[in-house]
Amino acid sequence: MYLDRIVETKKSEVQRLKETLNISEAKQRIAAMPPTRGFEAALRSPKRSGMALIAEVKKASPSKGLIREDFNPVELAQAYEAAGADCLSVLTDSEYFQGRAEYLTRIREVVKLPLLRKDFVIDELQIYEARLIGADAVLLIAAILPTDRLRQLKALAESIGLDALIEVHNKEELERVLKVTDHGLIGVNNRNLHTFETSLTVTAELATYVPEQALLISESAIRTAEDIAYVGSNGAKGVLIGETFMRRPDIGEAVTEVMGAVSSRIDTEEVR
Ligand SMILES: O=C(O)c1ccccc1NCC(=O)[C@H](O)[C@H](O)COP(=O)(O)O
Repeated sequence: MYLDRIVETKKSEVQRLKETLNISEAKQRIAAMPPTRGFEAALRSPKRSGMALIAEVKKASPSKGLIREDFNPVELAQAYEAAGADCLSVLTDSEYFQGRAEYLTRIREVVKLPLLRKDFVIDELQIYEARLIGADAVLLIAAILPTDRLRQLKALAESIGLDALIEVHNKEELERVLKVTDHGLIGVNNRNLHTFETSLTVTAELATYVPEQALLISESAIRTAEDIAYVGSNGAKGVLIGETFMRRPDIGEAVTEVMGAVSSRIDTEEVR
């Protein structure tokens, strides 16, 4: 499957990274860095009551190809911040998403929001690298990590101040994740990584198994205020949205359209 290809690419990238970064040097540099910005904390106190927003800086994807031609990551991040996003997700994978680690670093310099490094983490060194380039959180994808590895990488991330968003696509992955943690950030990705098909019912189906103390983030294929109301009424406390915003010339207008009306609707309906 496509994910296997991505993992093979990541193995080569990790080998190359090992030539330029060693763990003891990384630890020394991290010790001298300012603290991270509290990614999970920002999502637990969202600007729009009822639904937190992680807005994604995403140029391209395996399923859609090029999404946004006119792509200035810093300007996009500033537009998201001005529009009231709680956190940002920045794709740093270059091969499949046309992202770059330096995009995250440049965004960090001008935007105050906590940043997720969105990549395919398989090795400790990528977690150290995430902290060094300015991330506040990393994505850990259950589909590519055995349970023990997930546990180790999550512990490492937390030990250097990073929050972990742990992503699942199905019940089997969620059950493994719940052996590692019953709290923190659990992302349910609505995209089937075998077929790339998307359905928001994935969030609804898995939400019933996510413990109340965990923060459920619904990821992928969220396009409208109605979609947010749907995942919100099914237990999502946050959403991660990329393509919907990236396809719109005016990011601020798009965020207001998708999130603005919804938060008041969710407030009115008193969804938990
Ligand atoms: O987006 C893809 O095509 C994709 C393919 C294979 C693995 C991961 C993929 N996407 C990563 C993501 O999780 C999304 O970028 C994120 O959830 C935002 O999704 P969307 O709002 O649909 O852009």
